[in-house]
Amino acid sequence: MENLAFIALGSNIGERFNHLEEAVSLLNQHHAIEVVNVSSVYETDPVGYEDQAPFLNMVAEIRTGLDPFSLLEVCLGIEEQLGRKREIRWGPRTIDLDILLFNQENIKSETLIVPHPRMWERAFVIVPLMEICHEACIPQVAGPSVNVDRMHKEEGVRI
Ligand SMILES: Nc1nc2nc(S)n(CCO)c2c(=O)[nH]1
Repeated sequence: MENLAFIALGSNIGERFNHLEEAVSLLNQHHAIEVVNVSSVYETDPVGYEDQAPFLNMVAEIRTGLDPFSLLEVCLGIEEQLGRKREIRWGPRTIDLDILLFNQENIKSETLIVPHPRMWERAFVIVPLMEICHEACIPQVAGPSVNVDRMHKEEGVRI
């Protein structure tokens, strides 16, 4: 499968670790996706909309034969399958899958922007990404300084 992509996963409702594990397993079960590596799981304070429970966050590295938009469809399908309800835009969610990088491509469309536009200012994305992708290109200086002090690292999910 000729494409390399990185996906950020997060959950702050219910059995958070199980939701992450299930989402990674569903990605890996897809005929055109192979999960080749996963970061540790980090417990992180919510950013943006702060009046919600802490998240568990991680990043998965995948190889895929899908194009970016088909991969987005798979991610949205997994969110729906794991019961994601979109009540409050930045609010709590059982599972969230965001495409961070897709090869070295720059994609700007109504439904998909890659590299993910907010990834560079999110420690809950950059720290797990750098754990598994030391050479990830950072096309711009990282955003406002991010507070990594309160990130708690746990064991990664099983692939
Ligand atoms: N720590 C943390 N804060 C967040 N705020 C939003 S919105 N989200 C959802 C990601 O788009 C998160 C998250 O995954 N982790």
